[in-house]
Amino acid sequence: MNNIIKKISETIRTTTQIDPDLFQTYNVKRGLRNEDHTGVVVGLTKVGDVVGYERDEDGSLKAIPGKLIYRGINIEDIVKGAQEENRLGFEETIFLILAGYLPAKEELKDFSQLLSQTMDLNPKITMHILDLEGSDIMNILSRCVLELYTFDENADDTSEENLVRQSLNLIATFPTIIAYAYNALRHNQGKSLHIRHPKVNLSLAENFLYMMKGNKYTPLEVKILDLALMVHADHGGGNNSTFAVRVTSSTGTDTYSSIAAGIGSLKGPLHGGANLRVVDMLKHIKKNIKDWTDVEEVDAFLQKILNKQAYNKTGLIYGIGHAIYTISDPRATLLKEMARDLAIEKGREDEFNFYNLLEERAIKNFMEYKGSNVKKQVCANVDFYSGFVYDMIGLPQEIYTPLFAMARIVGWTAHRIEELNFKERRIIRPAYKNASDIKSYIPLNERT
Ligand SMILES: CC(=O)SCCNC(=O)CCNC(=O)[C@H](O)C(C)(C)COP(=O)(O)OP(=O)(O)OC[C@H]1O[C@@H](n2cnc3c(N)ncnc32)[C@H](O)[C@@H]1OP(=O)(O)O
Ligand SMILES: O=C([O-])CC(=O)C(=O)O
Repeated sequence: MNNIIKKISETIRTTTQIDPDLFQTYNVKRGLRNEDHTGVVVGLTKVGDVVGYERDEDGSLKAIPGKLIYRGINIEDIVKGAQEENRLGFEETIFLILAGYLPAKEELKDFSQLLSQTMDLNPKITMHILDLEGSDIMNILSRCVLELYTFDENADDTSEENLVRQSLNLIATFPTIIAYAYNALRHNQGKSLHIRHPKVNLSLAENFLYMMKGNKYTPLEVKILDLALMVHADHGGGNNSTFAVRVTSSTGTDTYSSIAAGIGSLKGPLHGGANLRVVDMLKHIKKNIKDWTDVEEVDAFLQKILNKQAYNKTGLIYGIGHAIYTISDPRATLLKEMARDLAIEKGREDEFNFYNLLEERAIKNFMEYKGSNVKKQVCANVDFYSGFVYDMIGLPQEIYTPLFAMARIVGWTAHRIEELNFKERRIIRPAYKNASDIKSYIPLNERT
């Protein structure tokens, strides 16, 4: 390694350390979190709500089953509404989150048509995707979004109408960009290249499967993907990627720059990137234990992970834990039901049972490991079962996190519009307390 890099890296090991007691001394909320793990309130939103606990009269927290609300309506009711009428629900969810109300029949029809008509890409963008090097589709997505800036004649205009136009364009083109990027990746690995134009009048979910796999997809796969997109579409203003979009939007920057910030955040393994880690971690556990059904063996391995002795040695069990949810994440519950039904249909019950066992044992082992040191109740989060569901409908790992982005672009754009249109808005600019000593400047020839 280059000597300068080595030396600076060694210095960083000490210069980045800050006495943890100082956080208490100066009442600094580490990770914008209060002592009881709840988030510091930094804004107000009408887009979505995430509920994982209630406060008792004495101010203490009471864990409750998780609730996710889009524009005042519970996600479980939105999902049930679409299922009972035997129709897809992602387009309706997009309309609800962006517009703030449920669309009437004709309105939904026109809106769905507008989206499917907007899915096709400018051929220059398609060529650009084919030309991009790299194998990480989140990275490619981000680069494409920044490239779209140059194709937008009105890129910097933050008027309501322009923001809505840009938002719908991004929501409609994300599936196309992701499917083309994946097909280009396969081509680079020696497979045939298929670039299919999206079809007008197909839903986003159906068009995505069509662009990924041609006509080799089933109505059940469409239904499942549609549902997965619905439950990933928004998660309030405080999740890391939406907050990144809100922070950057508050400077008045363009839509493409702020959405690129959201993509960068979502890619991280503690956020949307966890869906990929879960699958990888499960493979690792399966490979390293003899019997998938042996509770003692599973427990022993989970303890090794928590002790930073196994898997990627971070001490984290991916897909477990959440900043807000305590007893349950309603999206994980919905995805788990789906995973169970699909596993039965596909003859993969053994794998489902392994996921189920790991979920149960991970929660138990986490509680035992942390003991009374942490007043935190954990549950499986949305990322725990999503990869398994995607795998069962024939979708490849490379697009697990991009699929999250394909849904969350809805929440990002709705929050950006809210951030920019709030009349009393201010640039988001919190404070950092200085924790370094004051030193004198030393002239160059006097330094050792
Ligand atoms: C779509 C989404 O973003 S959902 C989340 C996806 N991410 C994951 O699944 C990654 C694994 N989970 C985690 O890392 C965390 O649970 C997060 C990032 C989701 C939430 O983190 P936080 O709210 O900051 O957790 P919090 O600080 O309250 O946790 C308390 C302690 O439990 C630990 N902890 C939390 N989750 C886990 C876990 N899955 N495995 C091991 N330890 C954990 C924390 O490291 C922390 O330990 P410390 O006190 O020694 O520092
Ligand atoms: O809310 C969070 O912190 C993370 C999350 O589950 C999401 O963004 O979907």
